[in-house]
Amino acid sequence: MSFRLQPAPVERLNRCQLFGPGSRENLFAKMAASEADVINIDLEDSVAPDDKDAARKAVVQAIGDIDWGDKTLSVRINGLDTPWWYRDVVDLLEQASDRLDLIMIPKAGTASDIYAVDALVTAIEAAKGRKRKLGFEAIIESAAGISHVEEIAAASPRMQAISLGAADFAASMGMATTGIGGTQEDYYMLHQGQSYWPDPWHWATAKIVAACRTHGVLPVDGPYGDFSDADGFRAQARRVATLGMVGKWAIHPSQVALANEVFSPGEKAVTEAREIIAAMEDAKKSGQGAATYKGRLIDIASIKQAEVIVKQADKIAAKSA
Ligand SMILES: CC(C)(COP(=O)(O)OP(=O)(O)OC[C@H]1O[C@@H](n2cnc3c(N)ncnc32)[C@H](O)[C@@H]1OP(=O)(O)O)[C@@H](O)C(=O)NCCC(=O)NCCSC(=O)C[C@H](O)C(=O)O
Ligand SMILES: [Mg+2]
Repeated sequence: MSFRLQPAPVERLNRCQLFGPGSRENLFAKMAASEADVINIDLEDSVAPDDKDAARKAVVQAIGDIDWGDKTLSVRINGLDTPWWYRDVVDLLEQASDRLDLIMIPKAGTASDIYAVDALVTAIEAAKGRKRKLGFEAIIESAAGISHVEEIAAASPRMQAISLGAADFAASMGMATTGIGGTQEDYYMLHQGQSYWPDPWHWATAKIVAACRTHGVLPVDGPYGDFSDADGFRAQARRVATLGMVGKWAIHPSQVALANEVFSPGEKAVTEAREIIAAMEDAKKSGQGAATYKGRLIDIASIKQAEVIVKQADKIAAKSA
């Protein structure tokens, strides 16, 4: 480890973030009753311009009225290039109950975007004497966002999570696709007549994970648009979980169980992880820094790898206890 230690992110589950438009009030109770760890009520792109004011009012009311249980409750505000975002922030902080945990800042392009929202939130919190400090999450979904992702992750102590927004990201990058996440038909390698489809989101995912891990922020994968394609969702989720992301958005209730399944380590993985930790404890007692487990090398780093799995399993067990 460097002399600069890697900060730990906030201690909470973030396997699935279920989205719903702020203009569809009838969905709020269904979202609250879901198995998602995080609820994102949207005031941004899923709400038509003419519905913005009514949606904001409904969301402010629902934050206090609905029993959100132990879920992390987040509202996505409008982008900083719109006339709506400041009113979103002002009304949410002046009028909504302090049950609100986070606001999500879309299309973050630089650290200054986070700074601007932080300044406004900090002033309202002080003026209104709000007891709970609001957290932030941001979406990387533009060329500027991915170029500045590390400064965005470091922009405020309020920052808890960063998601990759595949739809706006593809548009901003000029990618030749209308697909939201997953395999892209035209992104393939050809070898001896065989086609192979690599992951076009890989580099952005890895860049977000590195920035987040450097600054103690949770990295999350955004939407998978084709909610009829459970296998495609699962494959996308498994790839990002392997790269270090902690969860994924659901844009339809059918995706919640899939995300929870992928980001909850299975019994076999947890047993192996515990066995690795135990085997290394034995190795350490006999003065060794490396040992053999099921015919393969394990060492001090293996303990840290295994702890990622065990800690996640412990958090899940604590939640269902
Ligand atoms: C995608 C939807 C518009 C589909 O809605 P609908 O046609 O109502 O779906 P179903 O008929 O299949 O619904 C079945 C039942 O589930 C309930 N339902 C539907 N959606 C939700 C939800 N989000 N949360 C909870 N419950 C939900 C229905 O009411 C039905 O219930 P019942 O009748 O009792 O059986 C819709 O799902 C939807 O609006 N999804 C969210 C869209 C959204 O929030 N988009 C923004 C995030 S994605 C994005 O912004 C892109 C990103 O920024 C990027 O750039 O990548
Ligand atoms: Mg978007």
